[in-house]
Amino acid sequence: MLLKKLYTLVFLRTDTAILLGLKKRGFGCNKWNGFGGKIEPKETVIEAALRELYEECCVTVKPENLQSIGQLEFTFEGDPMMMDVRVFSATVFEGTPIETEEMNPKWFPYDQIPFKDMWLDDALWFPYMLKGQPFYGKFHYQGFDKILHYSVEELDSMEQFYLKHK
Ligand SMILES: COc1nc(N)nc2c1ncn2[C@H]1C[C@H](O)[C@@H](COP(=O)(O)OP(=O)(O)OP(=O)(O)O)O1
Repeated sequence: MLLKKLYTLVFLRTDTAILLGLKKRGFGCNKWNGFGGKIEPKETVIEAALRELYEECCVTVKPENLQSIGQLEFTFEGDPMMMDVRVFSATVFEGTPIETEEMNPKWFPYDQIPFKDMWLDDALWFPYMLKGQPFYGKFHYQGFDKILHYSVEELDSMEQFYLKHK
């Protein structure tokens, strides 16, 4: 039986660049990624996304400015736990990103996203996120450096997707 754990992943964007953080510890250490983490008991997904964003780079976003843009499911060969990652983007935010214990943030122009220093899956779903296309991706890894199989599907909207997948 597959167990499931919920995570958030938030990307701040401007017209010309995307904010990534270099993870300094734990899962995905030394990879560039969005900001996020586990959802605490009694927290909503949105509350968790905003909390993790603030904890990891000291930027605040109002809930109404957080756009749900994708869902990612990651499984790893031999591990019964599925990571269910809710992906968000925001273009309206307050504060200047600063380095924290967990992340070192940096703005990357869209043509300089450092895919070779990111999770392998990112190159496969970023194009959807960058064009604002809602998506649903599933990735099955062997270890952390090989994807055995995957799919990425375009969605009409995240709201409709979550109504069907409650
Ligand atoms: C496997 O592929 C992945 N790709 C991408 N782009 N992001 C991923 C992948 N797997 C997990 N993630 C994301 C999901 C979360 O945003 C983080 C992992 O969260 P973390 O384990 O750091 O959770 P925290 O609650 O912050 O953990 P601690 O405070 O206990 O360190 O990576």
